[in-house]
Amino acid sequence: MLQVTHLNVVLDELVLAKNMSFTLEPGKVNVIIGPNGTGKSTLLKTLFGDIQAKSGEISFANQTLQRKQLSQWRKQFGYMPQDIRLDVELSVLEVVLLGQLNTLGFRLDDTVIEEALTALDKIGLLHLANRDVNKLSGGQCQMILFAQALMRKPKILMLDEPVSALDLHFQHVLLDHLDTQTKQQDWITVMVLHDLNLAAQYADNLLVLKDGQLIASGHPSDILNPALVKAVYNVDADVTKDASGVPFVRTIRRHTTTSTHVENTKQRVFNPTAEFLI
Ligand SMILES: Nc1ncnc2c1ncn2[C@@H]1O[C@H](COP(=O)(O)OP(=O)(O)OP(=O)(O)O)[C@@H](O)[C@H]1O
Repeated sequence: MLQVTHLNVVLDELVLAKNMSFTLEPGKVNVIIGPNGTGKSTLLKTLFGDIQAKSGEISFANQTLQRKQLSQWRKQFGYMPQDIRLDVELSVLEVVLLGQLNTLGFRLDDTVIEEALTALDKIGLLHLANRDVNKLSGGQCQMILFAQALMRKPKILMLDEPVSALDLHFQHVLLDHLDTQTKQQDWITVMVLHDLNLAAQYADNLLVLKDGQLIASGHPSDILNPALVKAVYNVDADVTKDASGVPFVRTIRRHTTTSTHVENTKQRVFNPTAEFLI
């Protein structure tokens, strides 16, 4: 289990995690949702050790995240960040192989190459293996980075908006593959998604962030409802369930706009004389 306890993150006086506690279990797909700028990427970077928390504890398998053992900590992670630009002169196969950088030697083992080719085949991109990555489309880059993250064989796999550049077909290819691998390999998978209906279909556990706070968590069918959508996004929505109980969110167009998001951001400024302003 990955355990987060009383996590507080403050960057440039902005409160990005406020007394956050949660547990992520192996074999489960955890999906983080929430408005722009609410701290979703910051939370992933904090779990990875890229951003230092103000206070709180992050632990996994009897190990607690500590600055002095960062490289050891990170070996357990596969991390696919939000930025999908690949401005390097490498082939697709080479980029996928970089997922195994920790174990690669001077001579490449045939089985490692075979594994990388199989990873590409499974996501339908074997035909790109010899292409230059810097000549790929944004969506193709995103899929290649996904294959690279899988090659790491992580215990904890983190993906930041992994389907943001993908068409409908590849959204489901990536998410189906992710779901299958998570369950087969007993990974802890945690990803950020903006599409509530994809989140509803693929999450075993939904973490709902707003203004740096975890305001709800649980199975989508238990927590996704019109009141939550309104509270988080200030958008009206109908939420129905299909035959298997998966929620479907239909948003309702509104004809006026409000500045609620801007107001919320103002309230999050950290005051060093008080614990938190909110
Ligand atoms: N290193 C940093 N120093 C200062 N502020 C930061 C830093 N990283 C992020 N921020 C700020 O923290 C806020 C939250 O950023 P973050 O990327 O975590 O949001 P997010 O929820 O992932 O947003 P989005 O959905 O738009 O990707 C933003 O206002 C951002 O500018």
